[in-house]
Amino acid sequence: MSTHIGANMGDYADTVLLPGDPLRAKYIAENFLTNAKQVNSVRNAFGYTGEYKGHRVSVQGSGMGIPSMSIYINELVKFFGVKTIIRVGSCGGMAPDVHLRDVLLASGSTTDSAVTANTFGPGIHYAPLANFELLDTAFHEAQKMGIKPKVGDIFAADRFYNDELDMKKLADYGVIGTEMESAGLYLLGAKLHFRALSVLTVSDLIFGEEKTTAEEREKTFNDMINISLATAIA
Ligand SMILES: Nc1nc(Cl)c2ncn([C@@H]3O[C@H](CO)[C@@H](O)[C@H]3O)c2n1
Repeated sequence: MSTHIGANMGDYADTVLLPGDPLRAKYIAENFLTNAKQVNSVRNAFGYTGEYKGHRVSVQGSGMGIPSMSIYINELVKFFGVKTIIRVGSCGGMAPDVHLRDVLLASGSTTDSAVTANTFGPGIHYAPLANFELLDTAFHEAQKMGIKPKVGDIFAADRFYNDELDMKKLADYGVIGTEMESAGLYLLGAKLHFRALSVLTVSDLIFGEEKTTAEEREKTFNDMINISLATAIA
């Protein structure tokens, strides 16, 4: 076991779906995997391993924000040998053609996170990018399902409540959505040499009033889950 994950070597599959919400991890395990076994419950950061269409897949809750997620990613990769991590999460839509429940694929992730700034020091503004093979696969698996994901830059914010930020300017420069993890996932993918991708569902609209309920955010994002699982086993 590692510091924050009470599992044994071999308990996690090479590929892990990583929702922020541990209850979404439970939902995925119970509704999409067969022979699913809980492999972690430390701090209620539920983790499960099961099968999807004959392939071994795990799902692990990461918590909200890059600091929490980074703990789980470091341990999944360094202690449990995970090779591919697909974040399945919610985000706020920021582009005119992005609507509630749309699926977004983060090709890159602009951020205000201290984690990326502290990695390179002043003057370097690193570009966290998705693994292209996963991105390409997810896009085409989605199309096979009749879903056309929007692909673009996702702003990973250190804070959920950040009204000091000029989100309109970010949108004007092409940012299509905001959440709190993708930049850290991609930075760590590059550092620790695992494949990384964020597959997101729009749960809120930054410049609009519409929102999905907490229940919807937990249960109705099946398109994102189906795309991520198809990508995981491709
Ligand atoms: N900043 C931010 N803003 C909006 Cl509009 C969000 N919609 C969903 N999330 C995600 O959901 C959690 C916050 O509710 C975080 O894990 C974050 O990744 C959002 N995070």
